[in-house]
Amino acid sequence: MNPTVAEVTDRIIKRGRETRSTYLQRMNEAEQRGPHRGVLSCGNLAHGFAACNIGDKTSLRGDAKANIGIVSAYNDMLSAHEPLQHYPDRIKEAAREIGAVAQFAGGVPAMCDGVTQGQPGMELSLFSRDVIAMSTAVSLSHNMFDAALCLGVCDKIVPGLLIGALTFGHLPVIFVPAGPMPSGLPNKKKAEVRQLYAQGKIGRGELLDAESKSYHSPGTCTFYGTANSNQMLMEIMGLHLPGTAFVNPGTPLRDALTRASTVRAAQITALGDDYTPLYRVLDERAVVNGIVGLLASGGSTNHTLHLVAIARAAGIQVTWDDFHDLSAVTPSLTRIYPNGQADVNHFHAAGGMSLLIRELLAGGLLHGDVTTVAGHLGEGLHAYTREPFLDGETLVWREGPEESGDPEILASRSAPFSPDGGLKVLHGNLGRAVIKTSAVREEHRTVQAPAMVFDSQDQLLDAFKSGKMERDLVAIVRFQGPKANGMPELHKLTPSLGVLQDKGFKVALVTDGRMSGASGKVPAAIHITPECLDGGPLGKVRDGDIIRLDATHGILEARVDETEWAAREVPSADLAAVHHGMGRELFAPMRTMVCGAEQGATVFSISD
Ligand SMILES: O=C(O)[C@H](O)[C@@H](O)[C@H](O)[C@H](O)COP(=O)(O)O
Ligand code: SF4
Repeated sequence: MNPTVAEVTDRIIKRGRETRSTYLQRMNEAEQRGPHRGVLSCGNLAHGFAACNIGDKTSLRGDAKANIGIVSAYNDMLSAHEPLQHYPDRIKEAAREIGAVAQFAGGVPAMCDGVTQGQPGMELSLFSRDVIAMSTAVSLSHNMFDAALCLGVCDKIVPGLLIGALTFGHLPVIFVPAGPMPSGLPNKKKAEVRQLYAQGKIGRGELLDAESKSYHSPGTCTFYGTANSNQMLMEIMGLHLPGTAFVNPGTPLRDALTRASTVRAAQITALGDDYTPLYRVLDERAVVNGIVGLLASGGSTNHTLHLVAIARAAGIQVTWDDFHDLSAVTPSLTRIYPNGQADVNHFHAAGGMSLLIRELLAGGLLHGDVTTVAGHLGEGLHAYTREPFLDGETLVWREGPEESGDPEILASRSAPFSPDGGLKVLHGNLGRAVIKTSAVREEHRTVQAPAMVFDSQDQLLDAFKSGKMERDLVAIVRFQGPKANGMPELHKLTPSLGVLQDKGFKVALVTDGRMSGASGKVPAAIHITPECLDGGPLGKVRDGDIIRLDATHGILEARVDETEWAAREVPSADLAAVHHGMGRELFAPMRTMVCGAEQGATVFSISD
């Protein structure tokens, strides 16, 4: 085992010893109270199966037959979730075939960050993760279930489903995705067309044509953003069946995996002899495996929030220094857009998750001795070096490739794209921030330039359109933290800042807001904590201050005379205009309760 991975794991275990022990005690108590529908009154139970057919009713009257609760994030707004609409019927059919039952326990809301990117709706996006967690709990609180299947893929949905399911950690839980859409217009070409539009060189018609060729059918968008980082995480944390992450929707293999996930869920309930509750799968080693997988694959910066919040829900305490220290020893093994030209379909074809896990296990960078939902397919994480295929109609697993099909997309640990994972924590007199450098060219990783201060992304775009940004600059977009306006992604700024960078200007973005997992080429110091509304020093920066962002040495600072800097006040902000409209008025309690970015920007507290 790599000594740093071992040391970080130990310190996470030590840091969370008390909260983890409280969590486990609660889960053990819940486990003892099972089988769960057995504690319901006749009235409760009759309500619970009133709408079932006679076969399911008969199965549910006793407590010997497994009942699987389906929690689904289906809607037509996310191309990644559209295929899920047909899953419940297939799951119910697969359950009945093995003498079990499946019931649709509840639906959870799901926001497409692509539809809301740059729009007011994006200011609900991060909070929607915790709403999804609560909705998952509402669904499972019927307490009719011996296991759960979570159907979801995208950004805040998988983290929300997992946080919610962790409050039912005594249940076995398997995640069931729909897979990526087939490759369309290459993501890099899409980004180039956007920059032409940002410069006024093409019209909306040409832009929409390009966007529609990139995002063209059901399935997850093919860039390596937060959604596909989620799929990687569910695999490497042992919450998918092996090889589930990147099989395309509407294929026989996809359907077979959905059915096999159903069968597996029924096999690992407390009613059988292979009981595998979620709380045993999601432990400190699984969280460290998740962070290592995120770093090795150049995954989304949003997981410096979501993985922290997920860990907290399991009583585990993770800090950005854990990410930072693991990044220093985790080689970068993939180049998937925005970290390269390839997309997740190309990554999957080059060897995908089975080869990535094989390489990281062989490098002593992953804990192999973990509990997963696929214990029947192999010991611990070693089951995940296997990949599924159809032998006629039969789903089987075989060892995945030992060599990459394309070392330009998926490298071996002996010849990585970079010796480190490209995620850094930045320190200085502006607070703590994270930056992902895996998509930033070496020559752009240090920027020292005058600040241009904005209180919204639209203000920045107006300045760009009026030609006021044609110079070296550090764009400060402040009052974008969770308490201020829900910590939106500011990915809409990427094309404009990319144009300035391509013109040869030294450009960087510094904000207490977020960027998309799909953001890349422009250096961005994000998630600054404390946020401006909490008195964070980022609020003190004025136009013209010299700002230094040095991703190599982890520095982010305003080079202002110390006495002057100490004398400056953080200005107050009039945010009334962004606290109404598009439902934002309903989220005031969450803006008040939400904790800081480094604690996961969540409204839930570990000590609850
Ligand atoms: O974190 C992420 O991965 C993003 O939120 C992603 O889900 C979002 O949809 C982007 O906005 C898509 O990229 P474009 O906006 O460039 O299409
Ligand atoms: S990846 Fe992003 S844009 Fe694509 S469906 Fe998911 S949330 Fe929407």
